[in-house]
Amino acid sequence: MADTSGIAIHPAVDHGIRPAKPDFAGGELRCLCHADPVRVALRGQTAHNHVCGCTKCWKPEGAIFSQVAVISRDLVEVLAGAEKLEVVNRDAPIQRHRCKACGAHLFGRIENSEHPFYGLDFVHTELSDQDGWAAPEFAAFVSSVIESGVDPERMPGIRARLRELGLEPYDALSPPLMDAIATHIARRSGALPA
Ligand SMILES: N[C@@H](CCC(=O)N[C@@H](CSCO)C(=O)NCC(=O)O)C(=O)O
Ligand SMILES: [Zn+2]
Ligand SMILES: [Zn+2]
Repeated sequence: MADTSGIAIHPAVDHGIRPAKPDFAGGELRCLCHADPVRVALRGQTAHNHVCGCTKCWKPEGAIFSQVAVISRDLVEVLAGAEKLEVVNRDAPIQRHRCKACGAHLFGRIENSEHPFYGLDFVHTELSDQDGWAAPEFAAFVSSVIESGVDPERMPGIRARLRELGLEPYDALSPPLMDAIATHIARRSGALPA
């Protein structure tokens, strides 16, 4: 049995996962700047919240994973500090908009209308004071934490800790999301009816 003590996955899950509130209507994200923070309104509940081990998603200091969810891009609006935002990598499928001053990612947007997740923005609801956001449901891109420098020998402990938290570990996205991506591709290629 792997030793799971002292493994910090992410602050939003390490001390128990807070449940979503029914009928939660959204809230506001703020970057980590004390003065003039970037403020972004999310005008609805998020979906498919998960912890992600990939090297691209923004992680708070000391965390091995990020926590990231999606929301319709129509429900996302920058309220303040737009001039502080920059896109991390314009060539990436997800264009992550981060605060130039503190580094926090406020939203990740897909601009390619052929992408399976076009229309959804990626957001980190830990940047909100509100309680009631969708709870993380699984762990994605778990093996990718090694790409950030995690010792491969720690992986059995990390996967055991994720399972303890009820976050099933996957080395890509969860099976329903991978099925949605494959269905999108098959409809475009004609392998399935459009
Ligand atoms: N091993 C790579 C994986 C990076 C990756 O594919 N990340 C996914 C998931 S991010 C949210 O769950 C992805 O869709 N990336 C698209 C993008 O980053 O634009 C690594 O760790 O870097
Ligand atoms: Zn900031
Ligand atoms: Zn990621």
